[in-house]
Amino acid sequence: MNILPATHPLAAGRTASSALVRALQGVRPDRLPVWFMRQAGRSLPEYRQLRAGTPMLDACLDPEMAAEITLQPVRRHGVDAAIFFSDIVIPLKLAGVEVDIVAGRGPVFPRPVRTAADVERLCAEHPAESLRQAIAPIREAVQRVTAELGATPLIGFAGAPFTLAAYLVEGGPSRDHLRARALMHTDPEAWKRLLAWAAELSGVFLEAQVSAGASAAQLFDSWAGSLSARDYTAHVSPSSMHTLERVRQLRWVDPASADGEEQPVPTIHFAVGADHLLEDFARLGTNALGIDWRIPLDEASARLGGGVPLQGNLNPAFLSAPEQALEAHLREVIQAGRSAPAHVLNLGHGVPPETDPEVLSWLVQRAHALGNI
Ligand SMILES: O=C(O)CCc1c2[nH]c(c1CC(=O)O)Cc1[nH]c(c(CC(=O)O)c1CCC(=O)O)Cc1[nH]c(c(CC(=O)O)c1CCC(=O)O)Cc1[nH]c(c(CCC(=O)O)c1CC(=O)O)C2
Repeated sequence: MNILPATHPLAAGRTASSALVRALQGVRPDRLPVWFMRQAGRSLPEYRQLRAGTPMLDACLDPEMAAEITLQPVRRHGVDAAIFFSDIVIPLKLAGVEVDIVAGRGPVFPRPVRTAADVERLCAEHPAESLRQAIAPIREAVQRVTAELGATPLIGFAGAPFTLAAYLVEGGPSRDHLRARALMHTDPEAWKRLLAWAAELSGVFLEAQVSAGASAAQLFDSWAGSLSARDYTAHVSPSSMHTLERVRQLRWVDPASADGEEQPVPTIHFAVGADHLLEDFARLGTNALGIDWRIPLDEASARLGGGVPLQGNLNPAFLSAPEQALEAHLREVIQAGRSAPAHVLNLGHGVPPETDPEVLSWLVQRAHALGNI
């Protein structure tokens, strides 16, 4: 059990945990917490200006720039949480894996991992220890952010092992991840070793963000939707569990708590197009589940027995709709979120790059105004 350092914002003198943390712990706060996946980034002119000429991965590894980019949407929109500006491939990059992010395409791996020998080489050449040795810029960036955030919590994040492994096997973005899903069955031992490697790297990456000051942690399994429930439970969820365990072992003591009880840092799991895996995600034991836009929150909550805090799930397609339509959708989502023990308002997926930032600022204000309907 690792007790977070006294310098951790949640422990260092902040007596009341934030609306976000309370909601993730299943206590409905008096203010509806709202933040947006991908709130930092291309939708903001100040991001495009600051990042001009700096490659994406360099920006993520420059503590001053990563911290400033993380803070931009918090200043502009007044969201109730920051999410660390990084990417799911950063732990792999820091461990020395050859990867780049191609604008308009996404992460690209020049040396895809296709065979047992490729997996062995990857694990031998890029052990988690290599990541631990190179993690300093991430810790420094998180410390810079939390020093400026004050009472607003920072959410750390990592990619889930399956999504990372799928990128590595496919070599880049893919629609159905067929090569990755094939390796799972043609060489289960190689697949298991690859997932264990990815799980450890994501675990180290998440743990570093949390121990440096992040108040919550989100695991993104963006591509899990391509898996059958059988394959997910047999070949994937144990590795996601391993990643999450690295964070769950961290504890903090809220100075306001009468009994000085150690508390775990709250965790969130998010996947896209994976409604059929909802109950399996709940078995991961995260505090909350992020739901994409395809399933109403009240339906998700009913399937989960009404006991799981939910995050989401505005449909990004409404961000370019007339204000009246967007408000009606916002009201629907807030109302549906009342079926869960607590609700964190978010989009059902990341902010589309072409989004008008004024719309996001307006959403935050309306959500705070309507939050108790
Ligand atoms: O070109 C740029 O300026 C950087 C684009 C950018 C990347 N990561 C980024 C940003 C900031 C932003 O979204 O504007 C920065 C980024 N990537 C991510 C996050 C966490 C979050 O979504 O809030 C964040 C930080 C968001 C924040 O701090 O607000 C996580 C991420 N990267 C990625 C994935 C997996 C996936 O989406 O397939 C995921 C999981 C979340 C998701 O499903 O959206 C991989 C990735 N990284 C990246 C891309 C975009 C490539 C492109 O279309 O140009 C892509 C693929 C994609 O988004 O389709 C690069």
